[in-house]
Amino acid sequence: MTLRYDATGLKPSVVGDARGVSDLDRSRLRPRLLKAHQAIRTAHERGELGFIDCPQKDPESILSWAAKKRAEGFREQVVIGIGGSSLGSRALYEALAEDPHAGEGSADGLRTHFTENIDPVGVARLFDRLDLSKTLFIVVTKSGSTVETMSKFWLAFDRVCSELGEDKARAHFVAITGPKNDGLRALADHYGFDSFEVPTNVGGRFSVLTPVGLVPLALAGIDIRGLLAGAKRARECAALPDFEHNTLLQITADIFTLYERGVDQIVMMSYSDQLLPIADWFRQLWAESLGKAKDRGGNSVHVGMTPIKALGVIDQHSQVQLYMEGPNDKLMVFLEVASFGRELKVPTRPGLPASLAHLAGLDFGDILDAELQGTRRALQEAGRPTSTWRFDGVQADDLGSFIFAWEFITALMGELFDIDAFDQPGVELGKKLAHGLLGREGFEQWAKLAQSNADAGAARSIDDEE
Ligand SMILES: O=P(O)(O)OC[C@H]1O[C@H](O)[C@H](O)[C@@H](O)[C@@H]1O
Repeated sequence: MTLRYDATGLKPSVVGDARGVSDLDRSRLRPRLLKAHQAIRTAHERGELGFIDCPQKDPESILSWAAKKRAEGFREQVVIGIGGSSLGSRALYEALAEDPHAGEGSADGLRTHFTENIDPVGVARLFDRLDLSKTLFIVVTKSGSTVETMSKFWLAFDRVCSELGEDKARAHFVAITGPKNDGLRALADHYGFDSFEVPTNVGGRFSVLTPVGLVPLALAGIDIRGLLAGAKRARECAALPDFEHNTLLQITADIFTLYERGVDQIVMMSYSDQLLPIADWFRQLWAESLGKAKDRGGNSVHVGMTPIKALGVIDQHSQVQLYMEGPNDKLMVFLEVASFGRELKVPTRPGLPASLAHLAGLDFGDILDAELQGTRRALQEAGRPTSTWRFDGVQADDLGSFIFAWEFITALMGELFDIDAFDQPGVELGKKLAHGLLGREGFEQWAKLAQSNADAGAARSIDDEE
């Protein structure tokens, strides 16, 4: 089965195995998809699903604020966030920054670091090498209370205050958080940090096109106008009411049909280093939105498709054996780049043995492309479902389309599963327990958790977990 989607125009430019495509029988799900589409429209009209409005927002005030901030002499920024408050902006920075990990920042674009984990070694390494006088900290948390984010914010604030004094420190912090909370929002008000709002009706993992992503990206000098323009095009495509013209409805029909046939894993395999981190963003979107125990009626359903990240060509030499010959339970989603905009050739210098002589003069981009085509073809021959998202180049515009498209597909999938795609009850429980374990009530909670593990027949003991 071959499905080919064009991320630029979002047109179903189906190539390759047309037999495979018709085999999916898209029209079977047409009525359900149209119903899902209507349900999303109704929820949006009620003021929910604010992610649909994001591409329409005007980025100019963020751009002028960012230009002003850079002119104050900052050269680096550290984005402190996790999950939806980091994965999207990190992916877009990695894809679109000139050379994300090299060189010094400038007044045109700050060098950007993302800190998500709380491994003390990783955090200390990053914080210890910063020139605090030129560093801006962007603290991003919709809830305002995420342990990992807030503990690192406090570390940064303490260090900047100690080095520069509290008065100067305030200019080094920017808060991006919900409109009202007693965590980061309250602190931002208290200390007078510049701040931006995460709209209440936009879920964290759907928020990259709000200030959550736009502010750090604008500071990094990334083309956020292009990003939103691409997202807007995808939004127009998403709004088309008829199934035959709405690529996103068709894509969702294909994925859901495959799911019904036992394909419950989705491998996003990027044939571009620059695009690889977008698979991290996608994994959270897909996993947290669609992995649910209960449907809207409260029935136990345990639905979801496990998202997997893979990199071509590296995973050809690691995972593809399984994808080819293991259980036929994976949809391969290839990310293909038509032009890397950079020529790099295997030298024609004499000396290669005859068996490798054909490599001389080949362009690395062409080799990569041949490897993608070979792998895709081989998987298809083995009857494995594949689809391709083709980017002309790695540009803001196409990435904006890609992001909005997958957000919308996710919402449609939620409707087909008849679940709430915008909550994450399974994560909340762990968060609450972790909070409890870190607080004064910790030992009691710890004991209760251990008891319930034991009641559930879990073989692990407290000692094992320590
Ligand atoms: O933005 P925050 O409130 O800090 O939340 C950060 C992350 O926290 C949790 O893990 C949620 O499951 C995620 O959906 C969220 O993106």
